[in-house]
Amino acid sequence: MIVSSLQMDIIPGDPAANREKVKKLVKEEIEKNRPHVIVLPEMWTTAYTLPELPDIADHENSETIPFLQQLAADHNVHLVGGSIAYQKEKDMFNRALIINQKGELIYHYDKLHLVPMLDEPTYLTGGKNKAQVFELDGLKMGIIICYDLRFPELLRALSLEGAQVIFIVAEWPQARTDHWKYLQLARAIENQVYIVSCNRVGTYNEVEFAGKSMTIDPWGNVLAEGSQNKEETVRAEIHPEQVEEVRKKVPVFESRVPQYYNYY
Ligand SMILES: O=C(O)CCC(=O)C(=O)O
Repeated sequence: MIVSSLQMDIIPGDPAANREKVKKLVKEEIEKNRPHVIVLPEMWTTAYTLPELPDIADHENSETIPFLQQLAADHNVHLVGGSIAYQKEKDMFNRALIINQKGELIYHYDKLHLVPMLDEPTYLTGGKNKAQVFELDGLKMGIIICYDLRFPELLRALSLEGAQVIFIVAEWPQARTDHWKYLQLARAIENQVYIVSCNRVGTYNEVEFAGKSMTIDPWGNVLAEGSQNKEETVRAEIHPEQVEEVRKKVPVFESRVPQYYNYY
């Protein structure tokens, strides 16, 4: 399975312009490399224009979800559609979208951990549902959003549910690039899963973003890594049987003694 992360800059507060940009980038990537899965970054329609979100966020009758469904079906590609600001009644969620190659929205996930450093709790509502595992082409997968990476319990829970691949969509700042990189490596190694991340580049509100989207295999090898400042596609091939091979070599899941842990 070839997976391509579109490490892109985001036009602040302009969903229509960002949709046009994504349409073009997806078409180019399909024509050049024919991946099976394309991944977009966090909040890619709006960026972190939090005070403006009530005017520009998606909702039940808005355009972004049908746009992604059409795009996936037109190109016969699975879309890990990053996340978007999504208004449901009084709640504004940071919502990740998974759309299969037939154009079906098969799963959505609302960011569970809101970021105090970005004032997210003032503007957004944290997810109200447990994170679930979904399937694409028979592979079990999970998705988390940016700050969620700091919560190993969440990725462990997805791995215990059977996830072989965990996607991370992000707007991770450059000031904490080392955390971004080493936490991803740790999560891949400790859970013996593939990690596929898509982080934005560019600057908004004087925050520069880290790029460095990564694909890491279950042994902790970095298969692909984006550069820091450049829009580019970060692409790698995933071999699901590697998850089992690594888990046989180092049987972490068999060695667990959850009855002696204070939680789970
Ligand atoms: O945890 C961090 O350092 C960055 C988190 C973040 O920027 C986000 O969740 O959007």
